[in-house]
Amino acid sequence: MSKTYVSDWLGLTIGNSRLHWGWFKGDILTETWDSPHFSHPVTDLMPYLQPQISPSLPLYFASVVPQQTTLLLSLDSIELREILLSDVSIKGLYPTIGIDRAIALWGAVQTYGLPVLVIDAGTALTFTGANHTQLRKQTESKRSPHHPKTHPVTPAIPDSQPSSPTLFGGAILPGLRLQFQSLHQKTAALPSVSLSPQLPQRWALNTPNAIESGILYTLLAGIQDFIKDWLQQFPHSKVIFTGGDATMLSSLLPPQDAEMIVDPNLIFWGARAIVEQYSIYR
Ligand SMILES: Nc1ncnc2c1ncn2[C@@H]1O[C@H](COP(=O)(O)OP(=O)(O)O)[C@@H](O)[C@H]1O
Ligand SMILES: CC(C)(COP(=O)(O)O)[C@@H](O)C(=O)NCCC(=O)O
Ligand SMILES: [K+]
Repeated sequence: MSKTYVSDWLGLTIGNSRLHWGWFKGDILTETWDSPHFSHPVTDLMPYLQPQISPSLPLYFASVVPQQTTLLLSLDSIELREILLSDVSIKGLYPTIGIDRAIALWGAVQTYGLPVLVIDAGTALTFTGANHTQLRKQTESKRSPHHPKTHPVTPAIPDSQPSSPTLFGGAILPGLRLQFQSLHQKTAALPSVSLSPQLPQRWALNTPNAIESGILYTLLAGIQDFIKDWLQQFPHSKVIFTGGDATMLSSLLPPQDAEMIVDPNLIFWGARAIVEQYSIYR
């Protein structure tokens, strides 16, 4: 396949809360911003772009919100390329895994190596871990000692390079804001609570604090339990937080036995590595 040259381009991932944009000059990410979901067929990208950015740049996008994809595809005046699961070179991705999880994991593998655990604190909070692909053991077919082999056995071709990544697995739960919203929306008496940046008192004596305490302490305990389990299997793994609540949640965790990194741009590192498969940056 021949590669095309690419200079300026836009990366876009569509999450369940909002759109995440990145402006690249070749392989350099120069600017990122978020915008609300498209609300009607998109005829003009300008309202979603920073003033200095031209809507004529090629737009590489990935979406976990099919209605938003449909609205975006109504825009026929620009060069749109959808990033698909098949573009992500990680083994074992199951067909319904979110493309945002796959791209973020690919970005983490590119940037931080293997094994790696990504904690994406977005609308949903997801854990997604990758490890080195285990080489398949070269199993020789069983032969009876009475039938010695008569020709050399061709060694099986390993199905991957030792350093290639495989999805180990993950988990999905409601994200921070969604937990607050669901309590408010599905109960008669619980108010809408806005998050405070510090840990609340665990044993609360009023309703808003009780909600905050319940959600935050159980969420943090759950995150720690997943990290602990991951590190038992992969003691030298890095743990990368991304998504809208990454900074806040990671700052509230006590120190862990691993290098913990907050990187809001994992999806863009993943997108860049994918675009690079088809292009030469200049
Ligand atoms: N303007 C905002 N809109 C939505 N969520 C926000 C906003 N600012 C901060 N957040 C936080 O970010 C989280 C959503 O993360 P984000 O990565 O933007 O979601 P997604 O990728 O699913 O669209 C919410 O739980 C919320 O607490
Ligand atoms: C889990 C998600 C809802 C997370 O979406 P987000 O919070 O980033 O908007 C999304 O990755 C998705 O729709 N996943 C499909 C199911 C799966 O990953 O197994
Ligand atoms: K996300």
